[in-house]
Amino acid sequence: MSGGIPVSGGAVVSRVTKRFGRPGRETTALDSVDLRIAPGRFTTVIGAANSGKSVLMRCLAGLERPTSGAVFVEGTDLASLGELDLTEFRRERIGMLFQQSNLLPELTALDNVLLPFDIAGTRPDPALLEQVLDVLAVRDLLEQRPTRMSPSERHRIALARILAQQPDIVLADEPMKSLDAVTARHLLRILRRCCTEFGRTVVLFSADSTSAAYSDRIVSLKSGRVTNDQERPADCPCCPDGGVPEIA
Ligand SMILES: Nc1ncnc2c1ncn2[C@@H]1O[C@H](COP(=O)(O)OP(=O)(O)OP(=O)(O)O)[C@@H](O)[C@H]1O
Repeated sequence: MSGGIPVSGGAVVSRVTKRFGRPGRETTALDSVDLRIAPGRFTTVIGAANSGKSVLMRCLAGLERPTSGAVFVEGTDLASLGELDLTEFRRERIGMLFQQSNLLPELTALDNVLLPFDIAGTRPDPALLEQVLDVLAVRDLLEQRPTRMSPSERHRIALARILAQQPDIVLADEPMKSLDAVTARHLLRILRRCCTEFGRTVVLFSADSTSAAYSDRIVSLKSGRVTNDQERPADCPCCPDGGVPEIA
């Protein structure tokens, strides 16, 4: 318990308000947001432009400090960490996927995957790395450089790098935005598998409501407020078996 909030795995956003700008001329990006993100589940936060998705993701990643309220990730109050500890915590516990896959163009795909380990002087778990490479179907790409890959391939390599590090939570900020519809669905299925096959907590931030079909829970954000919060219905018409839609 912390301040009356039961905190365990996953993430808790408690009455988080984030304002930017000078007093009197402020923008309220998040307005008293309360959210509990259960571990090992796929949550999608849906909202139009400027609804606060990126700011919420940045608060969850500890990249932005809330004006008020608290964020807990895996039981840790991010406000209790100084900048260095926060950077360390983020590196060890949080994986982040963006629209740009942020791979180094001068390195091969494999070297990009191994880069965080090289920096830390460690190695990935070999069995896990093999599984990640198989599930993401990236074995044929390992010797290629990111500049020769499609956006979808770059995303898969970025996700392989994330999963190999075994983060507790994966935050994805509209990674499908620059992809065509078929490739976007493929990436969504892979994000889904991050939950089901690797047990990760996944939070996707998206303006596109079709991505909701892949998640367990859909949280709607409007003008910095949570306006709706629902579990995916068990009788979802696109997933009769309770699984994910069988689209390519
Ligand atoms: N660093 C900042 N300084 C000032 N205002 C900001 C800053 N970051 C975000 N905002 C404002 O906060 C609000 C929410 O922004 P945010 O980027 O979270 O929206 P979003 O839902 O991610 O939108 P989009 O889908 O267009 O990326 C917007 O009004 C935005 O202008």
